[in-house]
Amino acid sequence: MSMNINQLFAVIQARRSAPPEESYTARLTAAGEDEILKKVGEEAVEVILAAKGQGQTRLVEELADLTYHTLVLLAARGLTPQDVEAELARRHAG
Ligand SMILES: N=c1c2ncn([C@@H]3O[C@H](COP(=O)(O)OP(=O)(O)OP(=O)(O)O)[C@@H](O)[C@H]3O)c2ncn1[C@@H]1O[C@H](COP(=O)(O)O)[C@@H](O)[C@H]1O
Repeated sequence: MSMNINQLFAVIQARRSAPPEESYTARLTAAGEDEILKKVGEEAVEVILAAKGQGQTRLVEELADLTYHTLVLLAARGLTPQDVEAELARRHAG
């Protein structure tokens, strides 16, 4: 089964309003933006720790955690992955 960033973002959007006991995304969204930011910070630190000696598999796992939490933050702010893509395109053109 494949899952790219846009597909995951669509699932996150759909799960934001699900019952919190059934969905981590709904639980984190209900906890508020500060909790989301806390998770982004924790996962960023875990990426660094993984890169500094825990191996490629662990690094990929932690990057996936960070990616997921970054997408939850985008959704909470009313943004989308396309907003980030547009900024990357602007830089590339510039
Ligand atoms: N990709 C992810 C994903 N990555 C990480 N996580 C969750 O992020 C949390 C990571 O935090 P920790 O490692 O600190 O573990 P924790 O102690 O359980 O976390 P906290 O209670 O402290 O927040 C774990 O609970 C993971 O399950 C994710 N939760 C959901 N998804 C995907 O999001 C979609 C919607 O999922 P639900 O919202 O659960 O339906 C599905 O496609 C899921 O596969």
